[in-house]
Amino acid sequence: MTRERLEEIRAQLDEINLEILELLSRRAELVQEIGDLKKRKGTERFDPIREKEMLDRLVAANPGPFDDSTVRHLFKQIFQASLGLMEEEKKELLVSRKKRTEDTVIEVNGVRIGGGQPVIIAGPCSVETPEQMDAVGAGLQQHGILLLRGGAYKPRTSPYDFQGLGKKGLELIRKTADKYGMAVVSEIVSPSDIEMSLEYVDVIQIGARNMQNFELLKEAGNVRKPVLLKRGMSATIEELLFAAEYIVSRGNTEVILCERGIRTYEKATRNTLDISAVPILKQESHLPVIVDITHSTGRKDILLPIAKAALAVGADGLIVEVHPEPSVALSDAKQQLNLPQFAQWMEGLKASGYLPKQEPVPVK
Ligand SMILES: O=C(O)C(=O)C[C@]1(C(=O)O)C=C[C@@H](O)C=C1
Repeated sequence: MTRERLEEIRAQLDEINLEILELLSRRAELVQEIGDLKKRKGTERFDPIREKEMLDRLVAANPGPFDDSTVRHLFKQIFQASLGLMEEEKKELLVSRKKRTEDTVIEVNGVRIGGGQPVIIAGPCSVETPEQMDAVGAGLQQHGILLLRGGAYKPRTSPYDFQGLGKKGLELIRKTADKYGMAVVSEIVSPSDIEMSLEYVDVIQIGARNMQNFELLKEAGNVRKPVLLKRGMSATIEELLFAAEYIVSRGNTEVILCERGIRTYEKATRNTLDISAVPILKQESHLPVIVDITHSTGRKDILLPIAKAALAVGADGLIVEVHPEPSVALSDAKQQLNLPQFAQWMEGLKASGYLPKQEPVPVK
C-alpha cells in the first residue's frame, strides 16, 4: 500500500468516525427521551426483551465482515452506555464525605470524639465483679480516662464460654463509671435491649459479629445515643459504611467507626489490623474512626507501636482492654493489660507526642 492510499483511507475513517459519533449522539438523545418517559411512568429502565429483539434484528442484517458475536458485543456496549445515561444521579450515602465535608464530632462525657484530639476508651473485656470493676475504674481514673468500656453481653465463639452478666453487668459498669466520673461504652447484642440500655450506657457498642445484624442497626438508628460500630471480621470497608448508613439514615447521626482487625491467613496476630482502613474511612466518611488495638492484635507486646501507628494514620481514638488481674479474667485473659502495664503503655504513648498529657478525672 502506498503512503498516499493509507492517508486517503484514514481520511475516510475520520469522516466515518464523525458520522458514527453523530448517529450515536442522535441515538442518545432519543434514549434520554425514553428515559424521561420511563421515569414519569416509573418503568424499569433496563429492558432485556427489547435489547434481545434489537440484537436479533441486527445479527439478521449483518453484512460482515464483523462476525455476529462482535456485532452483539458492540451494540450491547451501546445499550449499556444508554442505560448509564438514563440512570438517576448516583445517590451519595449520608455517611459519605461527599454529603458532608466537615468532620462529625461526637461529644460524650465532655470528651470530643473526632475533634482532633485522640481519645482512649479503656476497660476490661467483660464486666465480672464489683471488685474487678472498682479496681479498674480507680486505676483508669489515675490516668485521666473518661470513657470506660466493659462487656455485659458477650457474643462468644463457643456457647460454653462466659456469656456476660447481662443487665446486671450494665448496672455494675454504670455504677463504676458514675463513681469515677466516666462514661460507659458497652455492647448491646439484641435489638430488643437497645431501649433498655439507654439508662445504662453513654455509647452503644455494636460488635464485629453484629455489624450486619440489620435489625440491631435499625434499632440503634431509632434512638439518640452515640453508637460505636465495629467492622465485621470479614467485612469490607464499603460494607462497614453501609452498616453505618443503616444507623444514620434512621436519624441517629452519631456513629463512631471502629477498625478492629480483619480475618486473614496470618496467625501471628489474632486478626490483621487493616491500618489502611483508617485513612480510607477518614477520606470516604465524615464520621470519627477509632482503632481497637487489643482485638486486632490479640497480644500485649506490640500495643505501643500499634497504637502509635493507628494515631499516625489519623485515628480519632483507641480502644484498649485493661483488667486488674488478666490471668483470672473470664474472657480474653491473654490479651488484656494489667494496670501497671497500662500505665507504662500510656507513658510510652504520651512520650511519643501522639497523646496530650491528661490529668486525672476529678471525681464528681
Ligand atoms: O427502548 C428502550 O426501552 C430503551 O430504554 C432504550 C434502550 C436502547 O438503548 O435502545 C436502552 C436500554 C434498554 O435496556 C433497552 C433499550
